[in-house]
Amino acid sequence: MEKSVVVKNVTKKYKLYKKNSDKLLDLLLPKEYGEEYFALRNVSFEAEKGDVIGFVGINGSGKSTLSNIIAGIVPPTEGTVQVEGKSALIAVSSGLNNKLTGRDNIELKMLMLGFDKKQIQELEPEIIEFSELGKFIDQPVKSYSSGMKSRLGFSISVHIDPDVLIIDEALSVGDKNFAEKCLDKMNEFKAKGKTMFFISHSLGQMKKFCQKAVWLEYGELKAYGTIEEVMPQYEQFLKDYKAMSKKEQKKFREDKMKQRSQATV
Ligand SMILES: Nc1ncnc2c1ncn2[C@@H]1O[C@H](COP(=O)(O)OP(=O)(O)OP(=O)(O)O)[C@@H](O)[C@H]1O
Repeated sequence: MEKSVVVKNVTKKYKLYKKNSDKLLDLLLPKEYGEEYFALRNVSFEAEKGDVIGFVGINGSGKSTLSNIIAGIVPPTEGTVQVEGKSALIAVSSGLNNKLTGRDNIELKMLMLGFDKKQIQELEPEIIEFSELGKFIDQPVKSYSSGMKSRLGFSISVHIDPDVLIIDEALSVGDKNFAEKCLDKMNEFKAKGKTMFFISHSLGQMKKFCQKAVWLEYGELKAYGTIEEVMPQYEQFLKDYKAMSKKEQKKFREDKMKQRSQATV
């Protein structure tokens, strides 16, 4: 099988500060201020061309950070990501410029991806139609609802025909009809043998759509395998977690937080 995405020893660290002033002091004395926090730690896996992979994990486990790194929006602190071809991310806040109109955003994004004027002119009407934004397309994006932003982001991303498509919770906003239209588009991509990463809080959607799953737990790769292998383990974890008392859950989260952060001093 042909490799499509290779994620190798990817770590993403952020710095957390106790006070705002520490942020400034950190610029002068980086070793002494701020606490390092691992959004992702040493994550490695490979996706083959045509894989549809779900990212699962409870809130804050690093799913969006990993999506942004694969899409090339956020650089990893350590490690590498190799992507064969073009990647596109669809997320609720997917890099649209709020000050520009919807139409300008389409043009800007396409120019940045190397499309020429003629190709943009050809594709633009289709993108606008799919987005169902009507006359709002000439209004600034800051006046859009989250559903409208998501529709525009989704429409641009699927029409630029990426080799790797990453869908981060984009189906959870907006109405049911649009979500169904998006699922149809995603199935078209699937049929074309494109690689897709999918994040959804709906485990049902995940099981229906994905063949493989990456389970992230507090920034670390807990499991990677077929959906049949990983989902039962993840669901068991959720069950055990829910069965804990509030106090036990708190302790579990605190212990994981401790493992995840390390003071620089
Ligand atoms: N820019 C940032 N600065 C500091 N910490 C960040 C930043 N972005 C993400 N994090 C932290 O990294 C961790 C992973 O966040 P991420 O959004 O990737 O998780 P997630 O699994 O997508 O969560 P959710 O399911 O809630 O969307 C979180 O603890 C988050 O607070």
